[in-house]
Amino acid sequence: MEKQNLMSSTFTLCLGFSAILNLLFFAFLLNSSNHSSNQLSWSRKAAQEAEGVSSLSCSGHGSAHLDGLISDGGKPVCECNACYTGPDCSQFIPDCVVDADSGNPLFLEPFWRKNAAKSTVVMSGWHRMGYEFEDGSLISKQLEKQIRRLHKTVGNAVTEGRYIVFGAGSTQLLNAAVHALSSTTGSSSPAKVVASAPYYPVYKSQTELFESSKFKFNGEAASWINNSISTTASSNNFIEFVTSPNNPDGQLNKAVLKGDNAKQIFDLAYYWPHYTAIPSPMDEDLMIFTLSKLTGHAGSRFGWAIIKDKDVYQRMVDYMDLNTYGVARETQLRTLKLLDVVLEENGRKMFDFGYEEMSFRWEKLSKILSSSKRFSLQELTPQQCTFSNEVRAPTPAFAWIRCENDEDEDCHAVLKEAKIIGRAGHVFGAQSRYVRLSLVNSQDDFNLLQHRLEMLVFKEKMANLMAGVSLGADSTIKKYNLSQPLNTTTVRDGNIDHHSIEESEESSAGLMHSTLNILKILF
Ligand SMILES: Cc1ncc(COP(=O)(O)O)c(C=O)c1O
Repeated sequence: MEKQNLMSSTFTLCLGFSAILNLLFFAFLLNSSNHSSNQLSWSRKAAQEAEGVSSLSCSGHGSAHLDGLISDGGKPVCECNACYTGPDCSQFIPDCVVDADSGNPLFLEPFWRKNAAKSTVVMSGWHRMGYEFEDGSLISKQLEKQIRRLHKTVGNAVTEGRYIVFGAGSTQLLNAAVHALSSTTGSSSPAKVVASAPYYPVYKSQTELFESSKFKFNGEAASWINNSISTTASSNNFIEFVTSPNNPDGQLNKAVLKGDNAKQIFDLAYYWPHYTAIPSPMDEDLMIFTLSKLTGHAGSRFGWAIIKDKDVYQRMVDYMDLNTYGVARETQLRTLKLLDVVLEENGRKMFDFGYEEMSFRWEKLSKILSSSKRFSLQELTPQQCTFSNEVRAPTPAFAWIRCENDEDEDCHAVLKEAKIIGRAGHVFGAQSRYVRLSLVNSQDDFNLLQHRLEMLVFKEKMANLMAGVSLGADSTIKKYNLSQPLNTTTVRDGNIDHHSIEESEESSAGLMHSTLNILKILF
């Protein structure tokens, strides 16, 4: 009995002891978790401030920013997307003009909002205050490594054994490259800087701004073909800008000028899987990329050049040293953080998101314009993409529209009349019959562009039908004066559905038919 009592009291003692141990253990856990959240001392206020501003409701048509305007009451103010207004951006401005001019790649903003936690950067007040990194350089070695990894993952450029220079956006690198290549010619006359129309207008305007005894903008590349082949004409040295895919028409351009006295700057701003199939890695002497079009962070001003030749690399580094002394360390840190996210799941997450969105936009636009005879779109062909391992349909960043009617010589003005602002063809060294419409802007911009284009094509159909009706009503005219089958447009469930009808004769049946079609459109 005594033995039994002893056993039971030992058991109770053990139980009590274990309960106390457990309690102590939980108290320790609780304390240590409190302690770790307490460790967020100086960053906590900043995080609260950032989340406070971003939680402000701007009705999905705008956003507030830490460095944006503050109301009289000390509250941040919503910055509304184009065509929206009001304190919370909820009011649509019905007659507003849609901006399809700017190449702001805001189509990627929803991706970054979805990946807010991973892409946010916390920066202390003392983050890299000095001019140089600890190794004396101006570039983050970690970021350089990440850029090489990115190209290997995407398979769009060879970086092994190449040098890399950072720039304040690719804009700064374009002229750094012209400077570096023109210094190597050893010629007494300035190198001729050329491009193939339609070309990105900054090549011309920037080269003209910085023109020197070493280089000068000389227009169209094709007009110099015969001179570039001859290696004896040492006064003819060429620097050709090659843009692939091209801004504005999305073509995968190749160099036009060949020969020892022709050097190329490959601007590969759009050579990423959301804008084009990637047929193979580019392996050119000088290639330029930009964060602006890769992740959409145009405001961060970050670009990089990949260079084969050490002397050319050194001259670009010298240019950067004397021009800005490198790229802001804040920008380099942000880029590093963004690329960490881009590289997740072997790049599939961001590039798939971007591709889906661009592909949707291109399909929509193509469908709207396919029934128009007045406007045509550039032709792009599907290609095998080594990144996605499939044949991919085109997904260009811009629509390059041609006004087909003789009287529509100024295509920009035609679209402006329809409340669409594009970029005129002559800005790209092309005819004014062309206009560029941006497809990379915000969802709001694209929705409105789509709507305005639908209305424009709808009016075209109406005008065609009216012409058909009035011609049919005229008994002196034997046939409809239209050589093509007449296209008609009907509106179903808010979507425009296009189909074509066979041409009818000038009979009353034909007249009835056309009138019925107009009525169908109207009601
Ligand atoms: C072909 C091309 N190159 C370069 C740039 C300049 O980009 P960044 O923002 O890097 O200066 C642009 C911008 O639109 C572009 O379209």
